[in-house]
Amino acid sequence: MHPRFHTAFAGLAENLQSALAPILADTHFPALLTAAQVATLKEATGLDEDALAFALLPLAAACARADLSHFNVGAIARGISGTWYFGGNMEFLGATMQQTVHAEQSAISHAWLRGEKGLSAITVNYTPCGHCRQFMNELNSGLELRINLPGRAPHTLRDYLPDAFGPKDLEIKTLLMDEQHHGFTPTGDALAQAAVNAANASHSPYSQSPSGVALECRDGRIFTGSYAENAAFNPTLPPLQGALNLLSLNGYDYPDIQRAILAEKADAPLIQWDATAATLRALGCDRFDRILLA
Ligand SMILES: O=c1ccn([C@H]2C[C@H](O)[C@@H](CO)O2)c(=O)[nH]1
Ligand SMILES: [Zn+2]
Repeated sequence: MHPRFHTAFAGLAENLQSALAPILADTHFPALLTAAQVATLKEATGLDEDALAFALLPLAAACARADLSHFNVGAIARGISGTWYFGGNMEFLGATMQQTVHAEQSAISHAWLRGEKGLSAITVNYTPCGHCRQFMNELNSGLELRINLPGRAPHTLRDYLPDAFGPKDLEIKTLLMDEQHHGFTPTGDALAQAAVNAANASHSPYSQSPSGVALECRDGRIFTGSYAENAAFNPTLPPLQGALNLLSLNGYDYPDIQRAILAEKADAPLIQWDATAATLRALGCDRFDRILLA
């Protein structure tokens, strides 16, 4: 088991611990539970889905990398496929606050980057901030997304974001988690191809500036992040953040990163290169390249 889970795991009910032990055994547990694993945990604990998600939240919060605040937020996004995706907030020392990933963004982008086509619910250990409510309003689940918070009755995003501003106000019809492909041909080695494929899947309807990042770990594992824009612009998740989030959720650390590639359009109105390079450097990675998509 990855050491980050030790304390949270010890605090779980005994029947949940026994059922989870084999799932968490791998230090690179992918921080998600398949529908079959969720069924096993429900059976072992007698909990319904909402109660089980609350019981698992301390493990999601243990995935946080809150190196500045030490305030660990945890979220679990439930995909329509039945898979559950953990998320934790990420803060990057030596970078800017704007590079922060919120736990809700972490869980949601985790689901999206793993190919999930939509979300049914999200469970969070704190009330989602305004930025996260806005980030959620970009999803194809719209205002019907269920939000479960400790000590409160379940509500929908509609309740938490009244009089919402969103993609519709900018006449955008393709939503986050809708299938997208921007048509760039992957070339080069596996890492380069992964970066182009990530750019192909990006959600960039406001700027038409698709981009993707691929990170290679020293053991050969590759993690990719696709750019996810937001109607209100600022809650946008940059492609590096998506990739770092997956890497961290899978039990890897920044020193494990050996090489990074950003793929973006040469003539795009928005450019990721400088911000990506600055954050990578702050994390101690100085082997990175850029592919210019045409
Ligand atoms: O909805 C929220 C609010 C805050 N945070 C994180 C961001 C930052 O890392 C820390 C302090 O705000 O908590 C979240 O993850 N979600
Ligand atoms: Zn937030």
